[in-house]
Amino acid sequence: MHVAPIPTKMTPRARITLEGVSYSRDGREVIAKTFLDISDARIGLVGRNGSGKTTLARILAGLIRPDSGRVLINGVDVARDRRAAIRTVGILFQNPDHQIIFPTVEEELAFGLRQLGRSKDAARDGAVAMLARFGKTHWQGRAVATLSQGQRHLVCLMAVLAMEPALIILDEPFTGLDIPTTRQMHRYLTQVGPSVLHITHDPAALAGYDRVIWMDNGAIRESGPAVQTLTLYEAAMTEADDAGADLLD
Ligand SMILES: Nc1ncnc2c1ncn2[C@@H]1O[C@H](COP(=O)(O)OP(=O)(O)OP(=O)(O)O)[C@@H](O)[C@H]1O
Repeated sequence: MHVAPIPTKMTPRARITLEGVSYSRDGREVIAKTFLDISDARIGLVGRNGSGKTTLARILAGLIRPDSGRVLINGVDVARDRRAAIRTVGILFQNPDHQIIFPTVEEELAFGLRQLGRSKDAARDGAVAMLARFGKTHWQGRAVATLSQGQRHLVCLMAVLAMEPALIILDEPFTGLDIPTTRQMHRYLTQVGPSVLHITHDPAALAGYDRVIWMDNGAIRESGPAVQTLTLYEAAMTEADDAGADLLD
């Protein structure tokens, strides 16, 4: 797959501020009271199954309202100001079928741009331009249902990128993608203007990132330079024996 190079935009790094954010469900503290104030271009988020990564991602995107505190992305209170939030934060879900709502690829890509107030023609042009970047213009009129899981994942990523938010949150963005597509996507993500927050179980995917955050049991255990956090995280994962596996939760 050929991905056209993107001119690097001098977009300021998104500022992510968590002011005492907490979230509980069914009597369980999913996110403990959390404070954070960071501005990095490439941020990784790691942690064991059930540690709260996806929940934190949805709170950061304003899709879940925390029980206490607030999230500001570039000063936008994402839970309360939804209009501003969709311009500011984009999120790519783990499962593309939870994201796609339109029957054709073009409609799916154009929808977000329409939400930003673009005219029908401008939204279509934006959709076609994004397809061209990924060498997928032939997908324009394609029924989403006829695409593979990995291809649908790519459609979701293109839809999020087309909206050019200040921050893109990616929850396991390479799920279901083959090796060359993953490589291209990785390359693409190192070039995009917006800040990226990337949730993954694969530390190797975060090589060269500015910061990695390690979530443990609903709390931030570590937030620092990628090498530092990943060294601590991988050592802890090596130590964790089978009895500590969180498969029953
Ligand atoms: N709406 C909810 N109701 C009850 N429990 C919830 C809810 N949302 C999340 N949880 C629980 O909170 C914990 C954190 O879930 P979350 O999906 O955020 O973890 P994760 O770190 O993304 O895990 P994984 O790596 O497996 O995707 C889990 O134990 C989950 O069952």
